[in-house]
Amino acid sequence: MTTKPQLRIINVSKRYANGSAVLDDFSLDIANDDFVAFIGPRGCGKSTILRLLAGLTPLSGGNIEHLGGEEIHRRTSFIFQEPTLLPWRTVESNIRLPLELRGASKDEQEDQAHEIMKLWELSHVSERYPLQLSAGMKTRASLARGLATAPRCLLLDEPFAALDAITRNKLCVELMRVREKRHFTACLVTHSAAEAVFLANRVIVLTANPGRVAEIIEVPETHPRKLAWRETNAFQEALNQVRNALNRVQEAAKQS
Ligand SMILES: Nc1ncnc2c1ncn2[C@@H]1O[C@H](COP(=O)(O)OP(=O)(O)OP(=O)(O)O)[C@@H](O)[C@H]1O
Repeated sequence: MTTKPQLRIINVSKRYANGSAVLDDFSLDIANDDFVAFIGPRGCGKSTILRLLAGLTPLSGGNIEHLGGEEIHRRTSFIFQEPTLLPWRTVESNIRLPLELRGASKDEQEDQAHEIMKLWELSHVSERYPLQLSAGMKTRASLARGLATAPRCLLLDEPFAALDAITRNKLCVELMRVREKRHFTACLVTHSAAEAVFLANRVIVLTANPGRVAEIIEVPETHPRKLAWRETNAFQEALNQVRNALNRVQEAAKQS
């Protein structure tokens, strides 16, 4: 990573009402060209980090600085595990929605929607409704909608978790292909160490109770990566590092 951080998470803590601290003293710099993956024990606060970055829930302490000067959540898109497409709107109309909400002109909506549908190979299903789509297509449409407003940062909360392995791998490759064209920072939450290593240039392993950065594993392979890379020793080595870090975190949690 050579670029200066786009996002600086500084000593952040998060406590929900009536609960103990989910995150405490959580600090991390995220660069413009970063693809970071958050992984850790169940309930350690991975999704909470994304919600804080998106401004969907308030900080209890600390600060999140966006060094570009603008508030991060204004240029951020959130992709959830369940594609939250509106069932009464077609694919194109769903993708136009965030542009509509921003007050974009009809021409701009159409241009952007068509461009992004082409990028995600959705043009042939533009007039279909979500119920008429396969799970993979729904996820594609959800990712396309998330990118319609050209966000600088894409927050991905287990977007592929409900998909079969083949579709999941395909969409990982597609996501990297699209990112080469759209150049956004990506923050992924996943339970899959293999998915984290395949997609991210840094895998952030979290502790539980409270969630903090335990270890950061660098994955130096350049983007976009091909599926065949998963068969290499370099991939296996990075995967072992992540799995070992996860084991250490689990062991430490048992002893505390
Ligand atoms: N809105 C909320 N109100 C109260 N508690 C919450 C809320 N959202 C999350 N929590 C609690 O905060 C903790 C962290 O939740 P979060 O979803 O961030 O963890 P996670 O690491 O993403 O979980 P998982 O691995 O299960 O996906 C959990 O104990 C959860 O029950």
